Formats: sequence, structure tokens, C-alpha cells
Amino acid sequence: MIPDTAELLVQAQHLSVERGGRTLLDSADLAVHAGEIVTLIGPNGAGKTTLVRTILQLMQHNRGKLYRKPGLRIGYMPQKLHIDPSLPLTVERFLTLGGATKAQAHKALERTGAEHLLKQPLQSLSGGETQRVLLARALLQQPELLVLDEPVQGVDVAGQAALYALINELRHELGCGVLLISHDLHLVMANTDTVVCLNGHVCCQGHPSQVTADPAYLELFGHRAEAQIALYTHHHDHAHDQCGEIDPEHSHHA
Ligand SMILES: Nc1ncnc2c1ncn2[C@@H]1O[C@H](COP(=O)(O)OP(=O)(O)OP(=O)(O)O)[C@@H](O)[C@H]1O
Repeated sequence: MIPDTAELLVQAQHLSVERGGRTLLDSADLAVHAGEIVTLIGPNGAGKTTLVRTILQLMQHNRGKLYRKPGLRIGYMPQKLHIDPSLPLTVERFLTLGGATKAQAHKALERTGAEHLLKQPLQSLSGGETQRVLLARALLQQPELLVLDEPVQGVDVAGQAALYALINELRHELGCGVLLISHDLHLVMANTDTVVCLNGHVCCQGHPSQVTADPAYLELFGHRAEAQIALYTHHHDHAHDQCGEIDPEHSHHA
């Protein structure tokens, strides 16, 4: 549980993004507090990356409000790394490109369990190794907010669980907020405080146990969602409305 006193790091209110006459994001609301993990889920093309890039101010929104804590330090792990394969680049060189010292690079790699990769060419890394190097690069920012776009892509199943466990540890250790995009509902849910289910607009948001019981979530994720419900089955003494808020009209007490 995130205490009510946790500092607000970023907040989107009714954020809309339009490009070429298309609405990519329709009045989205989202907030991330210090120490909180917020996970964005949604089908391909739902606007997840658009929302993240808008929060990072890499994209301009057309309507709505965006609050960022003044001077907020963000560590961003992008979905893809575009590096010229012909460019000889070791992991150490890659991590020091932004001005970090070798000692800082080494320490960050150590924290993500990838110190043995220091002298390796970047291009030779496996999917899981690349993700750990990218996470180390995000840590070099001494982030108050970690933004991770599909952090476990290209990682095998055992590696995915380990990477999510590491992210969870880091948020406790650094006290940072985490905003992550994921398709791995099963793995993410256990370590997430708030799930935001996006499909152009925010369909529902709340604690994983609320969201997995929400009709909008079930509609989007169909049978995959049912497995989640099995995981998060719990007894309600209250009902939720479409947004995952408790609906006093339809609540009852056992
Ligand atoms: N700069 C842009 N100009 C026009 N359309 C864009 C732009 N950026 C994204 N889009 C479109 O907006 C939609 C949402 O894209 P976005 O990358 O945010 O989705 P996503 O939920 O992250 O998808 P995925 O799960 O496939 O990564 C897509 O249809 C995409 O083609």
C-alpha cells in the first residue's frame, strides 16, 4: 500500500493526444507517487507508449493537464534501442556516453546483476542481458521515477520473473516511483500497486484485484483475463463501478 502522504511525481489529467486527425489518447488520467508501481496495460496500438512519451515530454499533448514534480529526475528504459550494428561499442562505453564515470557505470551494472558484461560489445548481448544494461543506464540518472517500456521483452520466462523482482527491489531501495508498460499481466500484477488499463482512453484503473474483476478489463483481455481472476480471486464486501472505484449503490457487507 502506498501511504497517502507519498509524494506525487507525475499526474496526467484528461490528457489527449491527436496526430494527423486521429485521437491517439483520449482524456487519460494517471498519477504516479514515490514508491508506487503503476503498470499500463492494453492491446497493441492502445496508446501506452504515447502516454509515456507525453509524460516524458517527448511528445506534446493537445488537451488536458500534465503535472511533473519540479526538477523530477527520470530514468527511462525505452522499448527499443537503435544502435548502428557496425558501431563498435562496449557496455562500459555505452553507459558512460551520457557523462557517467566508469565507476558509476560499474556500480549500476552491479546493481542489475550484469557487471560481468562490462567489456562486452553491446551487439553481442542476449535479450535479457540487454534489458539489464538498459535498466543500469536508467539507474545512472539516480531516478525518482523509473519509466520502463516493456522491460522484459526478449527475456525468457524465468528471466522475466527475476527482472520484475529486481524492479520491485529497486523501488523499495531507491524509494522511486515506477511507471511501466507491460503485456505480461500474470507477472506484473503481483508487484503492481495500480494497474491502468488503456485502450485509447482509460478503461479502468485501480488495484490489480479491482481491475481484474472489471468488465472493461475482461472485455479487453478475454480468456487471458480469466487466468488472472483465478489468481486474484478475493471476497468483495463492496462493488466497483466501471472505473474501479467503490460503488456504494451496489455494495453490501458480508
Ligand atoms: N507520432 C505519431 N503520429 C501519428 N500516429 C502515431 C504517432 N505515434 C503513435 N502513433 C499511433 O498511435 C497509436 C498508438 O500507438 P502507441 O505506440 O502509443 O501504442 P501502444 O499501446 O504502445 O502499442 P504497442 O503495444 O504495440 O507498443 C498507434 O496506432 C500508432 O501508430
